[in-house]
Amino acid sequence: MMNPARFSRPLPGLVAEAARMNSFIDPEKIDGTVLAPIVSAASERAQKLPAVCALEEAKGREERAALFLRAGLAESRTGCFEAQLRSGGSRMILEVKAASPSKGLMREEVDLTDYARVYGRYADAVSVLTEPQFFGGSFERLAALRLLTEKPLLAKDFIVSREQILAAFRSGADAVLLMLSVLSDEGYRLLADYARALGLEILTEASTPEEARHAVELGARVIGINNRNLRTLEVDLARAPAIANELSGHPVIVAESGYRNAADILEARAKSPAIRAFLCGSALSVARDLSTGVRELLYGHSKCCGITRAGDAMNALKAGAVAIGIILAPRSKRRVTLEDARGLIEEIRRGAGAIGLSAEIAAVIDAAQLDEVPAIASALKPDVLQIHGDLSDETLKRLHADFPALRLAPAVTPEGLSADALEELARRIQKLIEDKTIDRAVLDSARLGRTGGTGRAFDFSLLRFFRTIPRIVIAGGLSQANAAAAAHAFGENFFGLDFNSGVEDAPGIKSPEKLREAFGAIRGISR
Ligand SMILES: O=P(O)(O)OC[C@@H](O)[C@@H](O)c1c[nH]c2ccccc12
Repeated sequence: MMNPARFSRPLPGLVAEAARMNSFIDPEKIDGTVLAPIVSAASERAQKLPAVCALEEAKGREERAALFLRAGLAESRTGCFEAQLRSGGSRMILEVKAASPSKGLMREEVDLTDYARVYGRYADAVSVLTEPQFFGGSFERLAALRLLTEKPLLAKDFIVSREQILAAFRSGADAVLLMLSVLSDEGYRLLADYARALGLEILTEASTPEEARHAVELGARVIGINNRNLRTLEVDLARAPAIANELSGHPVIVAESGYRNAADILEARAKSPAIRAFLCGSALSVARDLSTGVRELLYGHSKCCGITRAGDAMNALKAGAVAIGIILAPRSKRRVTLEDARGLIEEIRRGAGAIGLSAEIAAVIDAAQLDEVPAIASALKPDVLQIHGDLSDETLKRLHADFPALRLAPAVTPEGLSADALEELARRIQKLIEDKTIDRAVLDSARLGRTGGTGRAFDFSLLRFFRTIPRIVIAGGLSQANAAAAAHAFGENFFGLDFNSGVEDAPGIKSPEKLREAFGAIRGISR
Protein backbone atom coordinates (compact mmCIF):
# COMPACT_ATOMS: atom_id res chain seq x y z
CA MET A 1 0.00 0.00 0.00
CA MET A 2 1.21 3.47 -0.90
CA ASN A 3 2.51 5.75 1.79
CA PRO A 4 0.59 9.07 1.58
CA ALA A 5 3.78 10.98 2.35
CA ARG A 6 4.99 10.17 -1.13
CA PHE A 7 2.34 12.44 -2.60
CA SER A 8 3.84 15.60 -1.20
CA ARG A 9 7.05 15.31 -3.17
CA PRO A 10 7.02 16.14 -6.87
CA LEU A 11 7.61 13.04 -8.91
CA PRO A 12 9.99 14.07 -11.65
CA GLY A 13 9.15 12.83 -15.08
CA LEU A 14 6.13 10.84 -13.90
CA VAL A 15 3.47 13.11 -15.31
CA ALA A 16 5.29 13.58 -18.57
CA GLU A 17 5.69 9.84 -18.76
CA ALA A 18 2.00 9.27 -18.11
CA ALA A 19 1.09 11.80 -20.76
CA ARG A 20 3.42 10.18 -23.26
CA MET A 21 1.85 6.80 -22.62
CA ASN A 22 -1.67 8.09 -22.64
CA SER A 23 -3.24 10.80 -24.75
CA PHE A 24 -6.52 10.99 -22.82
CA ILE A 25 -4.91 12.60 -19.77
CA ASP A 26 -4.45 16.31 -19.31
CA PRO A 27 -0.99 16.36 -17.67
CA GLU A 28 -1.35 19.94 -16.49
CA LYS A 29 -4.34 19.06 -14.36
CA ILE A 30 -2.65 16.32 -12.42
CA ASP A 31 0.86 17.70 -12.15
CA GLY A 32 1.87 18.10 -8.50
CA THR A 33 -1.35 16.59 -7.18
CA VAL A 34 -2.01 13.30 -5.44
CA LEU A 35 -3.43 12.15 -8.74
CA ALA A 36 -0.07 12.03 -10.51
CA PRO A 37 1.22 8.71 -9.16
CA ILE A 38 -2.26 7.15 -9.15
CA VAL A 39 -2.98 8.10 -12.74
CA SER A 40 0.44 7.08 -13.89
CA ALA A 41 -0.04 3.67 -12.31
CA ALA A 42 -3.46 3.41 -13.94
CA SER A 43 -1.98 4.14 -17.36
CA GLU A 44 0.60 1.47 -16.87
CA ARG A 45 -1.97 -1.09 -15.78
CA ALA A 46 -4.21 -0.21 -18.71
CA GLN A 47 -1.42 -1.19 -21.07
CA LYS A 48 -1.50 -4.67 -19.68
CA LEU A 49 -5.26 -5.08 -20.12
CA PRO A 50 -6.53 -6.74 -23.31
CA ALA A 51 -6.39 -4.13 -26.05
CA VAL A 52 -9.68 -2.80 -27.37
CA CYS A 53 -10.41 -4.52 -30.68
CA ALA A 54 -13.34 -6.33 -32.27
CA LEU A 55 -12.23 -9.70 -30.91
CA GLU A 56 -11.78 -8.51 -27.33
CA GLU A 57 -15.09 -6.67 -27.43
CA ALA A 58 -16.84 -9.81 -28.61
CA LYS A 59 -15.20 -11.76 -25.79
CA GLY A 60 -16.17 -9.03 -23.37
CA ARG A 61 -19.81 -9.21 -24.47
CA GLU A 62 -19.84 -12.94 -24.01
CA GLU A 63 -18.32 -12.72 -20.54
CA ARG A 64 -20.76 -10.01 -19.52
CA ALA A 65 -23.72 -11.97 -20.86
CA ALA A 66 -22.57 -15.04 -18.94
CA LEU A 67 -22.27 -13.00 -15.73
CA PHE A 68 -25.74 -11.52 -16.08
CA LEU A 69 -27.19 -14.89 -16.92
CA ARG A 70 -25.60 -16.47 -13.84
CA ALA A 71 -26.83 -13.55 -11.74
CA GLY A 72 -30.33 -14.05 -13.12
CA LEU A 73 -30.45 -10.47 -14.38
CA ALA A 74 -31.65 -8.88 -17.59
CA GLU A 75 -28.71 -7.41 -19.46
CA SER A 76 -30.42 -4.42 -21.03
CA ARG A 77 -30.52 -2.14 -18.06
CA THR A 78 -28.93 1.03 -19.40
CA GLY A 79 -30.34 3.95 -17.46
CA CYS A 80 -30.83 2.13 -14.18
CA PHE A 81 -28.03 4.01 -12.42
CA GLU A 82 -29.36 7.47 -13.25
CA ALA A 83 -32.99 6.44 -12.70
CA GLN A 84 -32.27 5.21 -9.17
CA LEU A 85 -30.48 8.42 -8.25
CA ARG A 86 -33.13 10.65 -9.78
CA SER A 87 -36.03 9.11 -7.92
CA GLY A 88 -36.29 11.67 -5.10
CA GLY A 89 -34.97 12.20 -1.57
CA SER A 90 -31.37 11.53 -0.55
CA ARG A 91 -30.24 8.60 -2.65
CA MET A 92 -27.22 6.61 -1.59
CA ILE A 93 -24.36 5.17 -3.60
CA LEU A 94 -22.60 2.96 -1.08
CA GLU A 95 -19.03 2.01 -1.81
CA VAL A 96 -16.92 -1.09 -1.43
CA LYS A 97 -13.55 0.38 -0.52
CA ALA A 98 -10.81 -1.53 1.24
CA ALA A 99 -8.20 1.22 1.39
CA SER A 100 -7.50 4.80 0.39
CA PRO A 101 -4.43 7.03 0.07
CA SER A 102 -5.63 9.22 2.94
CA LYS A 103 -6.74 6.47 5.33
CA GLY A 104 -4.53 3.54 4.36
CA LEU A 105 -5.91 0.05 4.78
CA MET A 106 -9.40 0.15 6.31
CA ARG A 107 -10.64 -3.36 5.73
CA GLU A 108 -8.40 -6.39 5.82
CA GLU A 109 -11.10 -8.68 4.51
CA VAL A 110 -13.88 -7.66 2.16
CA ASP A 111 -16.78 -10.02 2.73
CA LEU A 112 -18.81 -9.59 -0.46
CA THR A 113 -21.69 -11.71 0.83
CA ASP A 114 -22.11 -9.26 3.70
CA TYR A 115 -21.80 -6.25 1.37
CA ALA A 116 -24.34 -7.73 -1.05
CA ARG A 117 -26.79 -8.47 1.74
CA VAL A 118 -26.52 -5.06 3.40
CA TYR A 119 -26.06 -2.84 0.33
CA GLY A 120 -28.66 -4.93 -1.48
CA ARG A 121 -31.17 -3.87 1.15
CA TYR A 122 -30.25 -0.22 1.68
CA ALA A 123 -28.22 1.17 -1.27
CA ASP A 124 -29.66 2.81 -4.37
CA ALA A 125 -26.48 1.98 -6.26
CA VAL A 126 -23.16 0.40 -5.34
CA SER A 127 -19.70 1.74 -6.15
CA VAL A 128 -16.85 -0.76 -6.32
CA LEU A 129 -13.29 0.46 -6.28
CA THR A 130 -11.40 -1.46 -8.93
CA GLU A 131 -8.11 0.41 -8.47
CA PRO A 132 -5.73 -2.10 -6.86
CA GLN A 133 -2.66 -0.22 -5.78
CA PHE A 134 -4.00 2.67 -3.73
CA PHE A 135 -7.56 1.53 -3.00
CA GLY A 136 -7.15 -2.22 -2.71
CA GLY A 137 -9.79 -2.98 -5.36
CA SER A 138 -10.07 -5.17 -8.45
CA PHE A 139 -12.24 -5.93 -11.46
CA GLU A 140 -12.56 -9.46 -10.11
CA ARG A 141 -14.29 -8.07 -7.04
CA LEU A 142 -16.68 -6.13 -9.25
CA ALA A 143 -17.54 -9.26 -11.24
CA ALA A 144 -17.97 -11.25 -8.04
CA LEU A 145 -20.38 -8.68 -6.64
CA ARG A 146 -22.31 -8.66 -9.92
CA LEU A 147 -23.29 -12.25 -9.17
CA LEU A 148 -24.61 -11.23 -5.75
CA THR A 149 -26.64 -8.09 -6.35
CA GLU A 150 -28.97 -6.54 -8.88
CA LYS A 151 -28.18 -3.00 -7.70
CA PRO A 152 -26.68 -0.69 -10.33
CA LEU A 153 -22.90 -1.08 -10.08
CA LEU A 154 -20.40 1.71 -10.62
CA ALA A 155 -16.83 0.78 -11.54
CA LYS A 156 -14.74 3.23 -9.55
CA ASP A 157 -11.34 3.70 -11.06
CA PHE A 158 -8.98 6.24 -12.51
CA ILE A 159 -10.07 5.61 -16.05
CA VAL A 160 -7.61 6.85 -18.63
CA SER A 161 -8.11 4.27 -21.37
CA ARG A 162 -10.74 2.37 -23.35
CA GLU A 163 -9.21 -0.83 -22.03
CA GLN A 164 -10.35 -0.03 -18.49
CA ILE A 165 -13.86 0.70 -19.74
CA LEU A 166 -13.94 -2.62 -21.55
CA ALA A 167 -12.73 -4.34 -18.37
CA ALA A 168 -15.50 -2.66 -16.35
CA PHE A 169 -18.02 -3.70 -18.99
CA ARG A 170 -16.96 -7.34 -18.97
CA SER A 171 -17.00 -7.33 -15.18
CA GLY A 172 -20.68 -6.43 -15.24
CA ALA A 173 -20.61 -2.71 -14.36
CA ASP A 174 -23.60 -0.53 -15.17
CA ALA A 175 -21.66 2.72 -14.95
CA VAL A 176 -18.09 4.00 -14.98
CA LEU A 177 -16.40 7.00 -13.38
CA LEU A 178 -14.76 9.61 -15.59
CA MET A 179 -12.81 12.30 -13.77
CA LEU A 180 -12.53 15.80 -15.20
CA SER A 181 -9.63 16.39 -12.83
CA VAL A 182 -7.66 13.84 -14.85
CA LEU A 183 -8.89 13.83 -18.42
CA SER A 184 -8.47 16.29 -21.25
CA ASP A 185 -11.69 17.42 -22.95
CA GLU A 186 -10.94 15.32 -25.94
CA GLY A 187 -10.04 12.37 -23.71
CA TYR A 188 -13.30 12.70 -21.81
CA ARG A 189 -15.34 12.81 -25.02
CA LEU A 190 -13.69 9.78 -26.54
CA LEU A 191 -13.95 7.72 -23.36
CA ALA A 192 -17.56 8.80 -22.73
CA ASP A 193 -18.47 7.87 -26.31
CA TYR A 194 -16.87 4.47 -25.89
CA ALA A 195 -18.66 3.83 -22.58
CA ARG A 196 -22.01 4.83 -24.10
CA ALA A 197 -21.40 2.67 -27.13
CA LEU A 198 -21.14 -0.28 -24.74
CA GLY A 199 -24.36 0.80 -22.99
CA LEU A 200 -22.57 1.96 -19.85
CA GLU A 201 -23.68 5.04 -17.93
CA ILE A 202 -21.21 7.65 -16.74
CA LEU A 203 -20.58 9.39 -13.45
CA THR A 204 -18.66 12.51 -14.42
CA GLU A 205 -16.61 13.74 -11.50
CA ALA A 206 -15.69 17.35 -10.82
CA SER A 207 -13.69 18.65 -7.92
CA THR A 208 -13.78 22.39 -8.64
CA PRO A 209 -16.57 24.82 -9.64
CA GLU A 210 -14.98 25.18 -13.07
CA GLU A 211 -14.92 21.43 -13.64
CA ALA A 212 -18.53 21.15 -12.49
CA ARG A 213 -19.69 23.85 -14.91
CA HIS A 214 -17.68 22.18 -17.61
CA ALA A 215 -19.34 18.85 -16.85
CA VAL A 216 -22.70 20.49 -17.56
CA GLU A 217 -21.37 21.92 -20.84
CA LEU A 218 -20.11 18.49 -21.81
CA GLY A 219 -23.66 17.20 -21.40
CA ALA A 220 -22.99 14.99 -18.36
CA ARG A 221 -26.24 13.63 -16.96
CA VAL A 222 -24.84 12.47 -13.62
CA ILE A 223 -22.25 14.75 -12.05
CA GLY A 224 -20.27 13.85 -8.94
CA ILE A 225 -18.86 16.73 -6.93
CA ASN A 226 -15.98 15.75 -4.73
CA ASN A 227 -15.67 17.37 -1.31
CA ARG A 228 -12.05 16.30 -1.31
CA ASN A 229 -9.45 18.77 -2.46
CA LEU A 230 -7.24 16.68 -4.69
CA ARG A 231 -4.16 18.76 -3.97
CA THR A 232 -4.27 18.58 -0.19
CA LEU A 233 -6.53 15.49 0.23
CA GLU A 234 -8.56 17.57 2.70
CA VAL A 235 -12.31 17.17 2.89
CA ASP A 236 -14.64 20.16 3.19
CA LEU A 237 -18.29 19.16 3.39
CA ALA A 238 -19.36 22.68 2.38
CA ARG A 239 -17.75 22.21 -1.02
CA ALA A 240 -20.27 20.00 -2.84
CA PRO A 241 -23.37 21.97 -1.70
CA ALA A 242 -21.76 25.29 -2.65
CA ILE A 243 -20.81 24.02 -6.11
CA ALA A 244 -24.15 22.24 -6.58
CA ASN A 245 -26.03 25.47 -5.94
CA GLU A 246 -24.17 27.15 -8.78
CA LEU A 247 -25.00 24.58 -11.42
CA SER A 248 -27.66 25.02 -14.06
CA GLY A 249 -29.55 22.43 -16.02
CA HIS A 250 -30.91 19.21 -14.60
CA PRO A 251 -28.04 16.85 -14.10
CA VAL A 252 -28.26 14.40 -11.22
CA ILE A 253 -25.82 15.78 -8.67
CA VAL A 254 -23.96 13.33 -6.47
CA ALA A 255 -22.07 14.71 -3.48
CA GLU A 256 -18.94 12.67 -2.86
CA SER A 257 -16.56 11.97 0.02
CA GLY A 258 -16.27 12.61 3.69
CA TYR A 259 -19.80 11.86 4.91
CA ARG A 260 -19.56 10.39 8.40
CA ASN A 261 -23.14 10.17 9.58
CA ALA A 262 -26.79 10.98 8.92
CA ALA A 263 -26.38 14.52 10.26
CA ASP A 264 -23.72 15.29 7.63
CA ILE A 265 -26.11 14.19 4.92
CA LEU A 266 -29.08 16.13 6.30
CA GLU A 267 -26.90 19.23 6.52
CA ALA A 268 -25.72 18.88 2.94
CA ARG A 269 -29.28 18.51 1.64
CA ALA A 270 -30.36 21.51 3.67
CA LYS A 271 -27.54 23.55 2.13
CA SER A 272 -28.31 22.36 -1.37
CA PRO A 273 -31.56 20.63 -2.33
CA ALA A 274 -29.95 20.22 -5.78
CA ILE A 275 -27.94 17.30 -4.38
CA ARG A 276 -29.82 14.12 -5.16
CA ALA A 277 -27.40 11.47 -4.06
CA PHE A 278 -24.42 10.84 -1.82
CA LEU A 279 -21.42 8.63 -2.39
CA CYS A 280 -20.14 7.15 0.86
CA GLY A 281 -17.26 4.78 1.37
CA SER A 282 -14.83 5.16 4.25
CA ALA A 283 -17.44 5.63 6.99
CA LEU A 284 -18.72 2.16 6.07
CA SER A 285 -15.27 0.65 5.51
CA VAL A 286 -14.38 1.39 9.12
CA ALA A 287 -17.77 0.48 10.62
CA ARG A 288 -17.46 -2.41 13.04
CA ASP A 289 -20.72 -3.87 11.81
CA LEU A 290 -21.63 -3.03 8.22
CA SER A 291 -25.39 -3.34 8.69
CA THR A 292 -25.36 -1.00 11.68
CA GLY A 293 -23.01 1.44 9.95
CA VAL A 294 -25.29 1.68 6.93
CA ARG A 295 -28.49 2.11 8.92
CA GLU A 296 -26.88 4.80 11.08
CA LEU A 297 -25.57 6.62 8.01
CA LEU A 298 -28.98 6.62 6.33
CA TYR A 299 -31.35 7.02 9.28
CA GLY A 300 -29.32 7.96 12.35
CA HIS A 301 -29.22 5.89 15.50
CA SER A 302 -32.97 5.42 15.38
CA LYS A 303 -35.22 3.17 17.38
CA CYS A 304 -38.59 1.57 17.15
CA CYS A 305 -40.15 1.51 20.59
CA GLY A 306 -43.09 -0.30 22.10
CA ILE A 307 -42.41 -3.56 20.29
CA THR A 308 -44.64 -6.43 21.41
CA ARG A 309 -44.13 -8.85 18.50
CA ALA A 310 -40.84 -10.12 17.05
CA GLY A 311 -42.12 -9.73 13.48
CA ASP A 312 -42.64 -6.02 14.05
CA ALA A 313 -39.04 -5.72 15.25
CA MET A 314 -37.82 -7.40 12.04
CA ASN A 315 -39.79 -4.91 9.95
CA ALA A 316 -38.38 -2.03 11.96
CA LEU A 317 -34.79 -3.23 11.49
CA LYS A 318 -35.36 -3.71 7.77
CA ALA A 319 -36.83 -0.22 7.52
CA GLY A 320 -33.68 1.20 9.10
CA ALA A 321 -33.93 1.04 12.90
CA VAL A 322 -30.79 0.00 14.78
CA ALA A 323 -32.52 -0.18 18.16
CA ILE A 324 -35.63 -1.93 19.41
CA GLY A 325 -37.43 -0.81 22.54
CA ILE A 326 -39.36 -3.16 24.81
CA ILE A 327 -41.49 -1.34 27.35
CA LEU A 328 -41.65 -2.78 30.86
CA ALA A 329 -43.23 0.27 32.45
CA PRO A 330 -46.57 -0.84 33.92
CA ARG A 331 -48.51 2.23 32.83
CA SER A 332 -47.79 1.78 29.14
CA LYS A 333 -50.33 0.29 26.73
CA ARG A 334 -47.40 -1.50 25.13
CA ARG A 335 -46.15 -3.00 28.34
CA VAL A 336 -44.60 -6.45 28.16
CA THR A 337 -44.05 -8.53 31.31
CA LEU A 338 -40.52 -9.50 32.24
CA GLU A 339 -41.27 -13.11 31.39
CA ASP A 340 -42.69 -12.25 27.94
CA ALA A 341 -39.89 -9.78 27.32
CA ARG A 342 -37.33 -12.52 27.82
CA GLY A 343 -38.87 -14.69 25.10
CA LEU A 344 -39.50 -11.73 22.82
CA ILE A 345 -35.91 -10.52 23.01
CA GLU A 346 -34.59 -13.99 22.36
CA GLU A 347 -36.80 -14.26 19.29
CA ILE A 348 -35.75 -10.81 18.06
CA ARG A 349 -32.04 -11.55 18.50
CA ARG A 350 -32.40 -14.86 16.68
CA GLY A 351 -34.49 -13.38 13.85
CA ALA A 352 -32.18 -10.39 13.42
CA GLY A 353 -29.16 -12.69 13.26
CA ALA A 354 -30.85 -14.75 10.57
CA ILE A 355 -31.29 -11.73 8.29
CA GLY A 356 -27.83 -10.36 9.08
CA LEU A 357 -29.02 -7.27 10.94
CA SER A 358 -27.85 -6.60 14.44
CA ALA A 359 -30.28 -5.09 16.92
CA GLU A 360 -29.61 -2.98 19.97
CA ILE A 361 -32.17 -3.88 22.61
CA ALA A 362 -33.46 -1.21 24.97
CA ALA A 363 -35.48 -2.06 28.04
CA VAL A 364 -37.77 0.86 28.83
CA ILE A 365 -38.77 1.39 32.45
CA ASP A 366 -40.26 3.93 34.78
CA ALA A 367 -38.20 5.67 37.44
CA ALA A 368 -40.42 3.95 40.01
CA GLN A 369 -39.05 0.57 38.88
CA LEU A 370 -35.43 1.13 39.86
CA ASP A 371 -35.51 -1.72 42.37
CA GLU A 372 -36.34 -4.08 39.49
CA VAL A 373 -33.20 -3.17 37.53
CA PRO A 374 -31.09 -6.08 38.86
CA ALA A 375 -33.78 -8.58 37.82
CA ILE A 376 -34.25 -6.89 34.44
CA ALA A 377 -30.53 -6.74 33.79
CA SER A 378 -29.98 -10.39 34.56
CA ALA A 379 -33.13 -11.71 32.83
CA LEU A 380 -32.97 -9.64 29.64
CA LYS A 381 -29.36 -8.47 29.33
CA PRO A 382 -30.50 -5.40 27.41
CA ASP A 383 -27.91 -3.19 25.71
CA VAL A 384 -29.63 -0.02 26.83
CA LEU A 385 -31.76 0.91 29.83
CA GLN A 386 -34.16 3.75 29.07
CA ILE A 387 -35.67 5.28 32.18
CA HIS A 388 -38.61 7.66 32.17
CA GLY A 389 -39.27 10.03 35.03
CA ASP A 390 -37.28 12.18 37.37
CA LEU A 391 -33.90 10.85 38.37
CA SER A 392 -31.15 12.68 40.19
CA ASP A 393 -27.61 12.73 38.84
CA GLU A 394 -26.58 10.74 41.89
CA THR A 395 -29.06 7.98 41.08
CA LEU A 396 -27.80 7.82 37.50
CA LYS A 397 -24.18 7.70 38.67
CA ARG A 398 -24.98 4.90 41.08
CA LEU A 399 -26.82 2.94 38.38
CA HIS A 400 -23.89 3.40 36.04
CA ALA A 401 -21.48 2.16 38.70
CA ASP A 402 -23.68 -0.83 39.60
CA PHE A 403 -24.43 -1.83 35.99
CA PRO A 404 -21.45 -0.76 33.89
CA ALA A 405 -22.56 -2.95 30.95
CA LEU A 406 -25.91 -1.15 30.66
CA ARG A 407 -25.90 1.96 28.51
CA LEU A 408 -28.17 4.42 30.29
CA ALA A 409 -30.67 6.55 28.41
CA PRO A 410 -32.76 8.75 30.69
CA ALA A 411 -35.90 10.06 29.00
CA VAL A 412 -36.92 13.59 29.85
CA THR A 413 -40.02 15.58 28.97
CA PRO A 414 -39.22 19.18 28.13
CA GLU A 415 -42.80 20.29 27.59
CA GLY A 416 -44.18 22.68 30.19
CA LEU A 417 -40.74 23.68 31.52
CA SER A 418 -39.64 27.29 31.69
CA ALA A 419 -36.77 28.50 29.55
CA ASP A 420 -34.55 28.55 32.61
CA ALA A 421 -35.48 25.01 33.55
CA LEU A 422 -34.85 23.87 29.97
CA GLU A 423 -31.41 25.43 29.95
CA GLU A 424 -30.61 23.81 33.25
CA LEU A 425 -31.85 20.43 31.99
CA ALA A 426 -29.74 20.76 28.82
CA ARG A 427 -26.65 21.56 30.89
CA ARG A 428 -27.23 18.55 33.12
CA ILE A 429 -27.65 16.20 30.20
CA GLN A 430 -24.59 17.54 28.45
CA LYS A 431 -22.52 16.98 31.56
CA LEU A 432 -23.85 13.44 32.13
CA ILE A 433 -23.07 12.52 28.52
CA GLU A 434 -19.62 14.10 28.70
CA ASP A 435 -18.63 12.22 31.83
CA LYS A 436 -20.11 9.04 30.31
CA THR A 437 -22.58 8.46 33.13
CA ILE A 438 -25.26 8.16 30.46
CA ASP A 439 -24.90 7.06 26.86
CA ARG A 440 -27.62 9.33 25.43
CA ALA A 441 -30.80 11.11 26.46
CA VAL A 442 -34.27 10.71 25.03
CA LEU A 443 -36.32 13.88 24.64
CA ASP A 444 -39.90 12.74 24.93
CA SER A 445 -42.87 14.93 24.19
CA ALA A 446 -45.23 12.92 26.34
CA ARG A 447 -44.91 11.34 29.72
CA LEU A 448 -44.74 7.63 29.27
CA GLY A 449 -48.08 5.88 29.46
CA ARG A 450 -50.12 9.03 29.90
CA THR A 451 -50.30 10.67 26.52
CA GLY A 452 -48.34 8.00 24.65
CA GLY A 453 -50.18 6.60 21.68
CA THR A 454 -52.10 9.79 21.04
CA GLY A 455 -49.75 10.64 18.20
CA ARG A 456 -49.26 14.06 19.73
CA ALA A 457 -46.14 15.45 18.19
CA PHE A 458 -43.23 17.19 19.70
CA ASP A 459 -43.07 20.94 19.97
CA PHE A 460 -39.97 21.30 17.81
CA SER A 461 -39.17 24.77 19.10
CA LEU A 462 -38.14 23.14 22.38
CA LEU A 463 -35.39 21.27 20.58
CA ARG A 464 -33.33 24.43 20.27
CA PHE A 465 -32.31 24.12 23.90
CA PHE A 466 -30.70 20.75 23.19
CA ARG A 467 -29.31 21.25 19.71
CA THR A 468 -25.71 21.58 20.79
CA ILE A 469 -25.73 18.26 22.64
CA PRO A 470 -24.59 15.15 20.82
CA ARG A 471 -26.47 11.86 21.30
CA ILE A 472 -29.99 13.17 21.81
CA VAL A 473 -32.80 10.90 20.63
CA ILE A 474 -36.04 12.66 19.73
CA ALA A 475 -39.25 10.85 20.67
CA GLY A 476 -42.97 11.38 20.97
CA GLY A 477 -45.58 11.26 18.25
CA LEU A 478 -43.05 10.89 15.45
CA SER A 479 -44.33 9.55 12.14
CA GLN A 480 -43.77 9.87 8.43
CA ALA A 481 -45.44 13.30 8.67
CA ASN A 482 -42.88 14.91 10.98
CA ALA A 483 -39.75 12.71 10.96
CA ALA A 484 -37.88 14.92 8.50
CA ALA A 485 -38.74 18.10 10.40
CA ALA A 486 -37.57 16.53 13.66
CA ALA A 487 -34.28 15.39 12.14
CA HIS A 488 -33.70 18.76 10.48
CA ALA A 489 -34.54 20.61 13.68
CA PHE A 490 -31.50 18.98 15.20
CA GLY A 491 -29.19 19.84 12.32
CA GLU A 492 -25.53 18.95 12.64
CA ASN A 493 -26.05 17.16 15.95
CA PHE A 494 -28.85 14.94 14.70
CA PHE A 495 -28.40 11.57 16.39
CA GLY A 496 -31.60 9.59 16.05
CA LEU A 497 -35.37 9.38 16.16
CA ASP A 498 -37.58 7.15 18.23
CA PHE A 499 -40.79 5.93 16.60
CA ASN A 500 -43.67 4.36 18.43
CA SER A 501 -47.36 5.26 18.08
CA GLY A 502 -46.75 7.04 14.76
CA VAL A 503 -45.85 3.77 13.04
CA GLU A 504 -48.72 1.71 14.48
CA ASP A 505 -52.07 0.37 13.35
CA ALA A 506 -53.07 -0.14 17.00
CA PRO A 507 -51.15 0.14 20.28
CA GLY A 508 -48.28 -2.35 20.16
CA ILE A 509 -49.06 -3.35 16.56
CA LYS A 510 -46.58 -1.82 14.11
CA SER A 511 -47.39 -1.28 10.45
CA PRO A 512 -44.70 -2.32 7.94
CA GLU A 513 -45.81 0.42 5.53
CA LYS A 514 -45.79 3.12 8.19
CA LEU A 515 -42.35 1.98 9.31
CA ARG A 516 -41.03 2.15 5.77
CA GLU A 517 -42.57 5.55 5.18
CA ALA A 518 -41.37 7.00 8.49
CA PHE A 519 -37.77 5.90 7.92
CA GLY A 520 -37.94 7.00 4.27
CA ALA A 521 -39.07 10.43 5.44
CA ILE A 522 -35.78 10.94 7.31
CA ARG A 523 -34.13 10.85 3.86
CA GLY A 524 -36.85 12.94 2.26
CA ILE A 525 -38.21 9.94 0.42
CA SER A 526 -42.00 9.83 0.16
CA ARG A 527 -43.57 6.71 -1.20
O1 LIG B 1 -14.59 7.29 1.48
P1 LIG B 1 -15.40 8.51 1.37
O2 LIG B 1 -14.77 9.71 2.00
O3 LIG B 1 -16.83 8.30 1.85
O4 LIG B 1 -15.50 8.86 -0.20
C1 LIG B 1 -16.12 8.00 -1.11
C2 LIG B 1 -15.82 8.43 -2.56
O5 LIG B 1 -16.36 9.72 -2.73
C3 LIG B 1 -14.33 8.40 -2.84
O6 LIG B 1 -13.96 7.08 -2.73
C4 LIG B 1 -13.98 8.91 -4.22
C5 LIG B 1 -14.51 10.00 -4.83
N1 LIG B 1 -13.97 10.17 -6.07
C6 LIG B 1 -13.07 9.22 -6.27
C7 LIG B 1 -12.26 8.95 -7.38
C8 LIG B 1 -11.44 7.86 -7.35
C9 LIG B 1 -11.37 7.06 -6.19
C10 LIG B 1 -12.15 7.30 -5.10
C11 LIG B 1 -13.01 8.39 -5.12
